[in-house]
Amino acid sequence: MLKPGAVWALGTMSGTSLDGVDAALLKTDGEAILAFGDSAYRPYAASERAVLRAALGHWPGEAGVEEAAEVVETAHAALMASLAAKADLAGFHGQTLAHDPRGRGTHQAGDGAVLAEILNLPVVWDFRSSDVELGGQGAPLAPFYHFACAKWIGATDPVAFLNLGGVGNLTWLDPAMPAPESPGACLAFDTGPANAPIDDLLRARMGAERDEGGALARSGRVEAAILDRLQDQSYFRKMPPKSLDRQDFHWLLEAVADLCDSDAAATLTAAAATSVVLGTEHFPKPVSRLLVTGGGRHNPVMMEMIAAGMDCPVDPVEAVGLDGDMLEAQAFAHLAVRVARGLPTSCPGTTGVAAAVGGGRISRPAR
Ligand SMILES: Nc1ncnc2c1ncn2[C@@H]1O[C@H](COP(=O)(O)OP(=O)(O)OP(=O)(O)O)[C@@H](O)[C@H]1O
Ligand SMILES: CC(=O)N[C@H]1[C@@H]2OC[C@@H](O2)[C@@H](O)[C@@H]1O[C@H](C)C(=O)O
Repeated sequence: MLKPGAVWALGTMSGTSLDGVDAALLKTDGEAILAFGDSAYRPYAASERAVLRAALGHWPGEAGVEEAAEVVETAHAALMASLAAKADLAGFHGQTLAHDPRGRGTHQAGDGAVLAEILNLPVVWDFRSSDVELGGQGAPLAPFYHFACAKWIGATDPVAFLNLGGVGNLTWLDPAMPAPESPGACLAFDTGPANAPIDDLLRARMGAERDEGGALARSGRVEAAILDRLQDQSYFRKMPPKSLDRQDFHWLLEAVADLCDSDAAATLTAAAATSVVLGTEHFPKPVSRLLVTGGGRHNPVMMEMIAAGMDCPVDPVEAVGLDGDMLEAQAFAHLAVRVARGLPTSCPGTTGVAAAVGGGRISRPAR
C-alpha cells in the first residue's frame, strides 16, 4: 500500500515524436502538486529510433513490436534508475505504437512489470486500455494534471493548456471547479498534427531531426491550397473529446511533396497552427490565456502562427513557472499516484468515456 498523504512519484513519457524519454519526480497526493523534483532526459540513439519507427502502426504480436518493447524498457530502465532512489512509485507511459480506440484499441510498447523488477519499485502502467475498453478515446490523459497545474499557478478563470508534441492536444479547463472530473471542469482533445510531419519532412529531405527554431519554415511560403484541404477534414468539425494516431495526417507529407523544402516546412508548420486554432473553436467559454508545453513551443514560427489566430495571450508554460519539457513526464507521475489512490484519471470531458474512470495497472516487485 502507498503511504498516506503526498508521495514522490517518478513519471516517464516517451512521446510520439520518438525523440527520447523524459523522466521527472513530482511530489503529489494525486490531487495537488506539492513539489517538483529532479528530471532527466535520454535521447534514443539513431539505431533505437529506427527500431521504434519500424514498429509504428503495429500491434502486439506483429513484426518489430518485441524489439521495440525491448528498446523502450532498456531506455527507461537506464534513465529511471538515476532518479528512482527518491521515488515511492513510478508511472510508466511506454511508447505508443498504434492508436485506434474505436477499432483495435491502443498500443503502448513496454512492460511495466519488467521495470518494477529492475527498479525494485511499484510501477503504474498501461494507463490507456481501460478507458478505451469503457468506450473512451484513451487519450489525452494529461488533462487531469493540467487541472492540478492550473490550481498550482493560482488560475481562477478558464485557461487552456496546449501540448505541441508529435501530435497536438488541447485542454480547456475551469479551475474554479472542485475536481477535474467535475462536470464542466475539463474539455480535452487532440488538435491534429503538430511536429511529427515536420520532423518526418526534415528527416526525409535533409537527414535532420527537426526544423531547428523553425528556421526553414521562416524562409518559406505557406501553400494556401493545402491549408484549405486541411481545414476541410471532418476531424476538425467532430465534437470533442477525440484523439488521433501519429500517422493519421500522413497525407500532409504527400501533399507537400512537390513544394521546395522551405515552402513544405512553412506549410506543415501552418498546418499545425491551423489545427490548434480550429480546435479552440470548441472551447465552451473563452480562456484568459493559452499556455503551451511540448517541443513545439521552441519553434517561434509555430508559436507566432498560433498567436496570430488567437485573441488571448499565448505563452510557453515557463511564463507561469512550469517546465514545458517535463510536463508530460510529471503528468504520468501525478496519474500514477491517482491510480494508486483509486482516483479517476479520465472522464467524459477528457476522453469521452461514459463516466470518470481510473485506468492503469500496478506492478509490484516480487522481492
Ligand atoms: N528547438 C526546437 N526547434 C524546433 N522544433 C523543436 C525544437 N525543440 C523541439 N522541437 C520539436 O518538438 C518535438 C518534440 O516535442 P515533444 O518532446 O513535446 O514531443 P513528444 O512528447 O515526443 O510528443 P507527444 O506529446 O505527441 O507524445 C521535436 O520532435 C521537434 O519537432
Ligand atoms: C495515444 C497517445 O499516446 N496519444 C498521445 C499523443 O501525443 C500527444 C497526443 O497524442 C495525446 O493524445 C497523447 O499524449 C499525451 C501525453 C496525453 O495523453 O495527454
